[in-house]
Amino acid sequence: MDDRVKLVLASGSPRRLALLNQAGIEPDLLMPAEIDETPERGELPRKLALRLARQKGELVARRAREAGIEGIVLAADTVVAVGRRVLPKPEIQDEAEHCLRLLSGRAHRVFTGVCVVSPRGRARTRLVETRLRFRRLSGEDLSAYLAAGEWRGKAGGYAIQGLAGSFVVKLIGSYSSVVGLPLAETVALLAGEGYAVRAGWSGRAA
Ligand SMILES: Cc1cn([C@H]2C[C@H](O)[C@@H](COP(=O)(O)OP(=O)(O)OP(=O)(O)O)O2)c(=O)[nH]c1=O
Repeated sequence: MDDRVKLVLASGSPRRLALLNQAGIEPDLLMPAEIDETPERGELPRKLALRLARQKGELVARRAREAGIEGIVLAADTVVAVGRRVLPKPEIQDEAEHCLRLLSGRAHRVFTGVCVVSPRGRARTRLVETRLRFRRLSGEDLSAYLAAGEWRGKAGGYAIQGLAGSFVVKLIGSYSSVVGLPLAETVALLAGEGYAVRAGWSGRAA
């Protein structure tokens, strides 16, 4: 019988799953949370990332319990901010263009909140802040990036793991956190719950 504690990834983001796999971790179940991510009035970006990560984690932990699944639940939320201003996850090109014009030649921050809920329902969270700077984007950069479509559904209208990697001139913090899941902090949270984070490492040649 498999009595290893199960890991439930409360996310529909393929990036988060790929990052976990990169760290040798294979979730047993994927249960996306799909919550309303609208910021509250005056809510600061760091508070928003933490609140949403916790909300996703607790919602999925409740659903898992109701379905008779006993396991650790992992959730995250990534927020891109210029100052106090939270950038959207654009679904239309105009919105993406607006984000990219704001980010061009400027510094910004990416906050990722991570939440791990234990099988007994105790939630623990971490917040990771990364500071980045983009080079100045020319009109040609903008139109080519917008046409490529990688901005869709990404916080701040870009994906560092794709073409926009070439926009980044400075990054202080965690690259994996910008993509969607800060690996060092996630592994520490999971290990804190007794999850065998290195169980899948043997025999792996990168
Ligand atoms: C800044 C940035 C964000 N993103 C993505 C990661 C997240 O999928 C998304 C931020 O939105 P989130 O609301 O954090 O996540 P999500 O709704 O896509 O997935 P779920 O809630 O089910 O876990 O932006 C990148 O892929 N690369 C980047 O460089």
